[in-house]
Amino acid sequence: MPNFSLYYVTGRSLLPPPPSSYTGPKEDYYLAHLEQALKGGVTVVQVREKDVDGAEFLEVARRTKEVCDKYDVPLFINDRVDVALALKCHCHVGQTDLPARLVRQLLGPDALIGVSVNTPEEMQVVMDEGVADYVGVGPCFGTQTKKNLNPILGPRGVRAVLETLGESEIKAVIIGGITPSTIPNVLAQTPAPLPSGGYRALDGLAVVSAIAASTEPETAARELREMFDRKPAYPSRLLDPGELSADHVVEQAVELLRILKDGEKTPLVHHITNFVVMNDTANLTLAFGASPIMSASPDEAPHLSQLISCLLLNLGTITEAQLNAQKIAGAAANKNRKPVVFDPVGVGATEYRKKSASDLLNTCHVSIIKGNAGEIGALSGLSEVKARGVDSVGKGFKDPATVVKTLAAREKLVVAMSGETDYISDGQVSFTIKNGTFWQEKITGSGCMASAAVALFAGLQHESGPFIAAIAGLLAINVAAEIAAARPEVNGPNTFRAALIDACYNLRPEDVRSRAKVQRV
Ligand SMILES: Cc1ncc(COP(=O)(O)OP(=O)(O)O)c(N)n1
Ligand SMILES: Cc1ncsc1CCOP(=O)(O)O
Repeated sequence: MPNFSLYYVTGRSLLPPPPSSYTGPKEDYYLAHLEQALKGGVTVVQVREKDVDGAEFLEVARRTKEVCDKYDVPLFINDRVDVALALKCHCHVGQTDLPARLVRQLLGPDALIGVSVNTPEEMQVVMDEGVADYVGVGPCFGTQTKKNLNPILGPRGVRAVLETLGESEIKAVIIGGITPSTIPNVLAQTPAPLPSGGYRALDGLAVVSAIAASTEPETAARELREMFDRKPAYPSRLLDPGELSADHVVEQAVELLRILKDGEKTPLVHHITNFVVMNDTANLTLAFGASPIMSASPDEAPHLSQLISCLLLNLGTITEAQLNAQKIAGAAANKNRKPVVFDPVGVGATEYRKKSASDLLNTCHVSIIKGNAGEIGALSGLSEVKARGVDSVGKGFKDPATVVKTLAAREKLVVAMSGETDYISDGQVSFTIKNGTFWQEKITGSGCMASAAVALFAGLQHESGPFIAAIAGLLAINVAAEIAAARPEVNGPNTFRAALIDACYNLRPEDVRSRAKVQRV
């Protein structure tokens, strides 16, 4: 079976004009361009020629095969089984082309056959048929390269297809809008959890324009290949689960607070947040020793992303314009390998918020989701806990630890659920925090402040990873809240709010160590 890591689907119409250094015949530039892409690391090629006659198709395919043979790279023919047969090539067919079973009869047992798949149901049919060697799953994102893209799957839709594929030996490549900006999110979000405990991941990336339209195909191919081969940027946890005792976790949280309070690091946190909490979360960030920058401009997000330590996205007063800014900032943060914290405020309240959250999670990879029980329930697709507006109502989940762990494993990130007891999981291990005070429920935005605390700890980008950062952020704000509540001047929500910021400012690592009520569950 070939290595499917970088699958180049050709598109002659997308080629840029030949550079001045190219001296060969203009019509052959396609082959020179292809050869550069092969040098850059393309592992599989497909000739995809729309709107050309059979004779021209055959000639392009024949010459393409000569170049691919030189690099020992397998060649697939798109749609045209006759051309594949004539040239002894492999073949890729879509859902409306000749059925894979017939293609197999025509090409024989040695040819490789690929089939396009758009849904888990189509995936199941391909598996039941047992003819295809690989599937092209997509379109993942919108693209100019193909007409009639319906539906666009997003990385999470691709994950649903991979979930059906499970441990099957059929290979899977993703296609549609795969570029250096979308790849980090694609690689982070698509692996599907398997019942056996592992993950089913993609076997490769299939691209058309990312190489075909490039003036430097070798560099473009090399970048795509390296991105596919590289491991995720920000691992969720570095410790072995067995090592993670509550004492261990508290000590790590204490160490992170020490780094902040000693001024060893001053994380710059970019907040794209709601206007209700903006002042409080900015002050809280400063009080802990980090720096906030509040900006909802899509124009400055890519530049900002190079400077910041963490991005915090909050759905509280989301609008189309703000969602657009959050998507641009999220994708830029992924590209620059900066952690992203997401607070899905009120996601259960309306369809619009649900769609916005899903849009965002499809556009960028988030390291930590911090929400209340209503929000975590809505993201998990559960109705056991209801939301009223942005608040969670009722007694909570019967088994909150499992809810949080399941969502974390599915989304491959850290989930932190705040409430009277906080639950934090990375999908493998889970902890509770029982610190805090009832006053936190009496002020608006205490959940958003907790997310801001999580974001500034994540901004330390400490080797202990986002799991410990999430625990440290919740622990720090809850211990600060307990200290604030005990202040003699606190006699209502407003005095508590002011005292909380002061307590964050004065919080000492030893306060966290002596007051922490953390348990592994
Ligand atoms: C690797 C790969 N995956 C999917 C496709 C799409 O094929 P199809 O659905 O037949 O659409 P057209 O390419 O014919 O427009 C592909 N070509 N390659
Ligand atoms: C052939 C095909 N099938 C699904 S999307 C697509 C086009 C992908 O093109 P690009 O890589 O330029 O987005």
